[in-house]
Amino acid sequence: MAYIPESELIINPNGTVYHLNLLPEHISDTIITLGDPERVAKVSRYFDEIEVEVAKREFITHTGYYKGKRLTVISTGIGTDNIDILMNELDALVNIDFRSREVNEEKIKLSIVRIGTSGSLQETVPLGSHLASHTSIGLDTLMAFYPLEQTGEEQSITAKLQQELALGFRPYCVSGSQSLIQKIAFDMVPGNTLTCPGFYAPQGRVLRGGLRNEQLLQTYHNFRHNGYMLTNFEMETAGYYSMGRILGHEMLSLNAIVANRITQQFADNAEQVIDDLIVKVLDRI
Ligand SMILES: O=P(O)(O)O[C@H]1O[C@H](CO)[C@@H](O)[C@H]1O
Ligand SMILES: O=c1cc[nH]c(=O)[nH]1
Repeated sequence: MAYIPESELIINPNGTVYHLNLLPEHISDTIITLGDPERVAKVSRYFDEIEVEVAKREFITHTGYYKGKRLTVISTGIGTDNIDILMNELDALVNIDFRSREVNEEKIKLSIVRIGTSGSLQETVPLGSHLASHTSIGLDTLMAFYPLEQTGEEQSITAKLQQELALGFRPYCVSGSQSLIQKIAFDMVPGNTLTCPGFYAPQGRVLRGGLRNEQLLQTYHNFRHNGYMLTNFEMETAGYYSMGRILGHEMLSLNAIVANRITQQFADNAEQVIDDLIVKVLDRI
């Protein structure tokens, strides 16, 4: 097995991994992730016992027990660049030996469930819905740097979207874990989630900065390919699904729909919609 040098896998003087500040024994193989660092305590307040509390930058981690099951909850901050860090470091914690700096022969498969907020792209996905991302399309460039394998159908969807948006790069499309969908999201709205590299112009929002493509939101809304349509957008899911495929982990992204961009509404009970999703996930995970 190849030795991974000190500059590639950075281990802090106390033995923790560089950004997450965690030791291998700090995490469960079942993980809930959240964008908002303040949302971590909103999950762990339901735990019977909290065993680990670690904080560094936007990565806040609590590990504890919910009804006897050991769970880790961790925040990521916003964007797929953070998902690159999170997924590589979580994978290193379970699949790389920190002493020998070699990849373990036997791999551990993590189950990772994102609980996030999201904006709807269709009238038929109303405010307050809980939507499970069956697939996700990334409009960010993270996958320009990894050897992601995609099916022919995934490639034809993104080729069409690239053409309709007149983008100078090819988006990427990946699916979530069927087993996690069946276990946790069986009664949620099934969706195809667009992961954007920004909250404003990439999601068609205009304050003072303007938009290069004034039809952007309508193009997302109207996009169709062999029955495939986009249902919602946010800023991490495609990063999770692609890194999960590359590293061999089970991934599911769940979305509390707090905005509807077509009807131009924002939920006045957003916190309740998120809390209901948290409780649902804790009871099913
Ligand atoms: O609620 P979270 O998980 O942060 O998710 C969504 O909310 C943030 C933008 O407000 C982005 O991170 C987007 O993906
Ligand atoms: O509209 C929205 C709402 C939440 N998160 C997003 O990224 N977009």
